[in-house]
Amino acid sequence: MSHPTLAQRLVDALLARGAREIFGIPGDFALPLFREIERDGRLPILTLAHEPGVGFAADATARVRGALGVAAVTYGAGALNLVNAVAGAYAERVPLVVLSGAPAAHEAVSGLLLHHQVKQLDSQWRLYEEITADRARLDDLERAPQAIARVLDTALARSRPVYLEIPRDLPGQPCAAVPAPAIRTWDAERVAAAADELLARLRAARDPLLVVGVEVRRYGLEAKVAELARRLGLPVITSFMGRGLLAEAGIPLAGTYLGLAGDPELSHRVEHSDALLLLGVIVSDTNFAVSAKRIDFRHALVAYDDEVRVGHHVYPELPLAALVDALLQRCPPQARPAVAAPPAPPAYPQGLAEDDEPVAPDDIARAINDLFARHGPMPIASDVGDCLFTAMALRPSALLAPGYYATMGYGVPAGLGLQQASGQRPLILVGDGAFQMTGWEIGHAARLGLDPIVLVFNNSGWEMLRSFLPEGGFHDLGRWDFASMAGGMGGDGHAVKTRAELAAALRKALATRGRFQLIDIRLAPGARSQTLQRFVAAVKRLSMPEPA
Ligand SMILES: Cc1ncc(Cc2c([C@H](C)O)sc(CCOP(=O)(O)OP(=O)(O)O)c2C)c(N)n1
Ligand SMILES: [Mg+2]
Repeated sequence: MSHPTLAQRLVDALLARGAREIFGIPGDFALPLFREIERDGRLPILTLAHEPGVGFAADATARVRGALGVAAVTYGAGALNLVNAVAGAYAERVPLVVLSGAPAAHEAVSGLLLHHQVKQLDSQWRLYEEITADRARLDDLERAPQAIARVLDTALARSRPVYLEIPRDLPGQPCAAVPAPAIRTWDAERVAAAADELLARLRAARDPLLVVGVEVRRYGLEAKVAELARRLGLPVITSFMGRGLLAEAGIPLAGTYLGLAGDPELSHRVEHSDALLLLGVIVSDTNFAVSAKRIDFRHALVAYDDEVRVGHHVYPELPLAALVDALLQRCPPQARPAVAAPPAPPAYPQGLAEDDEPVAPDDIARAINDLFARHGPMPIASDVGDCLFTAMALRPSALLAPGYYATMGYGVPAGLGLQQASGQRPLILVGDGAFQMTGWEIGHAARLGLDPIVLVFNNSGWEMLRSFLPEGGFHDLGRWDFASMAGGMGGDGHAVKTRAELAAALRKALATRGRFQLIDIRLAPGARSQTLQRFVAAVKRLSMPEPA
């Protein structure tokens, strides 16, 4: 029996921390790693066309499972192509593991400049420091097991990307076992003090509200947070980025906070609450910039990134999971504190008129809500653009989207990762501009056994930007015929202009399995969702100085 190799030990450690596949593109510096992982056979390698797609797909698997997602690339051109997706994972708290091939030790001292090398041989190593929570170069087989364990445990504890660099002469070398996943510890007394102070504030409040954000999903806390909301009788609101959270938790969601771009009554309540509990919410401009009344976070109750702030009190090194458990322990199921009735759940647009009127973005929301009402919700991967604003009008369902880092190109690859990780057929919402970036990854769906339904918001341009700067002459992209291209990539294309055609195409797409479906929605240039229009109006209003 041969001794387990570095690659096998790495696979052991990734499996033990929830990884179930690797998305990747090899290169000569990574071929030995790919070969050893393929020989091992426990983590399938799913290849795509371009490293941004590899990163977005792996990111999506991590978001779906609340575990490690893995992207494997070659040194230089591959790993640097991946940077934007890793940066997005860092910003949005995703435990993405980057495995990069690298030159062998003897090559590094050859005195030659190596292909794929940038400035120095360790330029890539230094670049990745800025977009990861930890990293290790596995160039010493004695220290590799501890390094792998430390880096992968950091990815899970901090819910951030990490980086492992593997010289190409080592994947097949014998290596000792990697320690099991570390069990997180924390100061129980500190957790108790934070929980007591939070509850005292909530119970004394006139209108306590709970806003949930991405960390609730990343740390697998949706069911517990839903139970906590139930026991505390707290209305649950999602942040813009947290849209889709608790969708399957069986509690009435009061809606998504969008400030001036959202439901006025809900926004007013959030902005005037005297005990706003933010659990796992990124306090960012996309979540809170368009507030009519600036929320004073000094008086909010904020639990984010291993810290709890209650007014000016700060409790450091306090994992969200520990806080939620402590709060649940203090709120037995029978407690039913009386709080103001939750705001009525928002009315979701539905009942699409199947007529010959041209499709507008809000018609797409109606058509999807009708579909969800008939067949139940489907998970959604959305790109950036008006498709994401349109998604705010959809009935609750699991939603993956780069709502804070806001990179385009996420939607289609993330939809592939979403279906790979969940086994559920997803809807993918993507604009024509974003599809031109990474939409072509859909051509791999058939080979990977995936069949998403892609809705392309084809408005012939960068409409979201045009809404910010109408006079720009650089927003036009021309009208691409995506429907015609679908067949050549192993799917079915449906070109639709009218609302009746949209409804028919959705029904046909839903009924067709085993081939991706691409619904190419020909929107009139300038057509925008209500939410985007309100968002732009709010940004303009807030950026204009109040008249003296
Ligand atoms: C990788 C990348 N490049 C550029 C941008 C800037 C940008 C937007 C954000 C503001 O940064 S929204 C947008 C236009 C999107 O066009 P499309 O996909 O067709 O969607 P729609 O027409 O619905 O807007 C761009 C170019 C971005 N977010 N991500
Ligand atoms: Mg567009």
